[in-house]
Amino acid sequence: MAALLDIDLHVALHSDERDFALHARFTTQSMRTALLGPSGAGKSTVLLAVAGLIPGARGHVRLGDTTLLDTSAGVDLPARERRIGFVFQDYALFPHMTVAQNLLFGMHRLGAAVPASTTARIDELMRQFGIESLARAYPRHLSGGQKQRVALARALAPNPRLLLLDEPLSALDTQLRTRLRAELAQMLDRVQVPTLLVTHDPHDVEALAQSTVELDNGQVVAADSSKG
Ligand SMILES: Nc1ncnc2c1ncn2[C@@H]1O[C@H](COP(=O)(O)OP(=O)(O)OP(=O)(O)O)[C@@H](O)[C@H]1O
Repeated sequence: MAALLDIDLHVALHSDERDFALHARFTTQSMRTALLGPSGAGKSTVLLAVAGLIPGARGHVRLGDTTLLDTSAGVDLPARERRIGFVFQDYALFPHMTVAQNLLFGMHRLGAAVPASTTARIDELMRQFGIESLARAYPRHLSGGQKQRVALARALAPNPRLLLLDEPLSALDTQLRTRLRAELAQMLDRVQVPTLLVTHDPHDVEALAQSTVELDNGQVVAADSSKG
């Protein structure tokens, strides 16, 4: 049986100050896998490369029987065709768009008429995530927890085949973090989309992931699927 997620990525990053080489290889059968490791280990780079946001990434990314990248076979789907939902560390909501417009973005070409099915999907997600009363609010008026829900709903709106979460709770203070960790775990249980998440926090791993992959200096140094 094909692994739920099968990753073998080679990425070389160069800047004036430093070079960074990532060679990350792992497979997982878990619905939710946490990427761990010290700062600078390459965790965010793995997520960006899986999403197709790093030009020149080599190797392969397979999701079950679907190949998103296989440079030896000349396959390299552009980011928009990978159907991946991404929640960035600071949520990256579009500040000039309302909550509803943030959700619409990515499901719909700007300027074209919005089909009724898309509006229905957005309404359903806003209900599911308890943000319907915020439809016309702008991100600057949302609390940290509300932003997290909007970011997650936006990432899920186009029915992604994979969800990537880059330190989804790190922007929150400790109290809110504890509450939203439980809430996020419930939401992820409900949507059942394969998820790769980056975190530094063992509590996040405990609550959110069934397996872990640990990176250091661009390499996988440990993998543990004993949690599930
Ligand atoms: N454009 C670039 N040029 C050169 N090096 C880069 C570039 N972008 C990132 N890096 C380096 O790549 C390494 C991995 O970065 P990455 O953001 O993936 O780490 P991380 O494990 O997610 O770290 P953190 O936990 O601090 O977010 C870092 O050492 C970073 O300095």
